[in-house]
Amino acid sequence: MSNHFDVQIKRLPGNEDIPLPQKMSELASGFDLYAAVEELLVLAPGDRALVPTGFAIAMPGELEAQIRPRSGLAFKHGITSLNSPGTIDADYRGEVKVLLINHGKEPFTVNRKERIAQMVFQLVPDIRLTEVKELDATVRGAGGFGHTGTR
Ligand SMILES: O=c1ccn([C@H]2C[C@H](O)[C@@H](COP(=O)(O)OP(=O)(O)OP(=O)(O)O)O2)c(=O)[nH]1
Ligand SMILES: [Mg+2]
Repeated sequence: MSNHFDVQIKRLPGNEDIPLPQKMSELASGFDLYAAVEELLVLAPGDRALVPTGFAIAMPGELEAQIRPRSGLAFKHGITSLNSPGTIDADYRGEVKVLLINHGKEPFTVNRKERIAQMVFQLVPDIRLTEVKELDATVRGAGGFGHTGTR
């Protein structure tokens, strides 16, 4: 690939055994993230937890990283990321964490080194907001929230 970005990643102390985020196939868009829980964490139905990943990153200013659920965990166990997609700001230097929630009917055990979510990098355009008194007119206007149909 011609265009690439260098992103620095730092393992946090005590996480030498945790694999770094990994693409599981050549063209995967996400890097899978591994749980850096002490040993295991049990999520009862309806419970949520901030799951550590054991690393921090520094990316170029034109990027952000999104934390997205793994569809397999969502489909098989009802496990997803509550704030999906989670936002990792380019200037964030703390540990990347995954806010998991159990929407399933059974308790779910997160084991150390288990893949719990994925991290997708995105370009963030440099947007400058300009305040105006009037916006330009469009056919849609203020219609929304299903106004084009009955559902
Ligand atoms: O799933 C997530 C979401 C956020 N963060 C970290 C990185 C991000 O840069 C920071 C702030 O996230 P966000 O802006 O979503 O949270 P906030 O509630 O607005 O907090 P803040 O006031 O710190 O921005 O928290 C994570 O590690 N995982
Ligand atoms: Mg914020």
